Amino acid sequence: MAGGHPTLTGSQGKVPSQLNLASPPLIEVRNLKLWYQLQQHKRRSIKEVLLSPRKGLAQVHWALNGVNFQCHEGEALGIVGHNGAGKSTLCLVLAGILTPDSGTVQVRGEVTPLLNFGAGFNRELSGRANAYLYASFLGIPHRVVDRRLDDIIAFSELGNFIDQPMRSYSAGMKARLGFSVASILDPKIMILDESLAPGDLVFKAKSRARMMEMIQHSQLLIVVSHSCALLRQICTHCLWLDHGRTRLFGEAPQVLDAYEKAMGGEEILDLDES
Ligand SMILES: Nc1ncnc2c1ncn2[C@@H]1O[C@H](COP(=O)(O)OP(=O)(O)OP(=O)(O)O)[C@@H](O)[C@H]1O
Repeated sequence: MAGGHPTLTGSQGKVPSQLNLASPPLIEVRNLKLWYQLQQHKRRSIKEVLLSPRKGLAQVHWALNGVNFQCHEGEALGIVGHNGAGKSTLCLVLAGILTPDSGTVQVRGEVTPLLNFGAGFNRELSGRANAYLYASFLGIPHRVVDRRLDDIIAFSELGNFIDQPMRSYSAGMKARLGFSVASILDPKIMILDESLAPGDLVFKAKSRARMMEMIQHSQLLIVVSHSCALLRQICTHCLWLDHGRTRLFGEAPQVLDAYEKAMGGEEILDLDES
């Protein structure tokens, strides 16, 4: 994995100015903003509506409110931030699932988001049939699944359960099958939520190892994790989100040092590694 570009910037969402790289960035995000409409729980009386007609009409929450960064081929970007900082929302924007309300997002290349292993499983179908279903959801052709099905089943450790209807699966079993299907991908730009490495500790270790292999083969990795230790291991750069804004973006060690310091010097929660 290449990397080591001198991109440390100050906070408040400034895009690095000293980048001098030959190829254009694979991802370029400038002043990205996105809001969610909040549910109006309380019914307003006619009097309240007449007194302040606009109040409550546009109850919005700015999940992203000024995000700036860029990534080049060969880099691995870690995204950190408190719960609700906007990490998942940013990944959904990069994957093209959500559209920004303002700012620009340029992505040069196909993005494979591994954010929810097993989304779209059908409870009544067998694990085997669901493997095909989920593969098509990820854009993996039928013939590739035909070729790799034995590997998928072996990796998932589901044994004879593979022909049972999915309603008989535990959440862990579903996640294992989902990850096993996704693991045959060879993505160029990969976005993954590391906390989704599924299963018990042994399977988690195995799926993390597989993720590492996929990272080696991808052109660009974007990973959301609460484990600074893991991010130090695999990332060249990090983006620290704070209430929807870029708090700091730059080389991984500097950003993670600053993030951990701000969090009181604690290793950010990673129960799996304790
Ligand atoms: N569908 C939604 N409708 C309304 N608000 C939402 C929705 N999804 C997320 N939010 C809000 O947007 C903000 C950003 O959420 P997001 O899930 O992106 O944060 P996160 O950094 O991924 O959090 P976590 O670390 O807890 O997973 C949060 O305040 C969250 O409550």
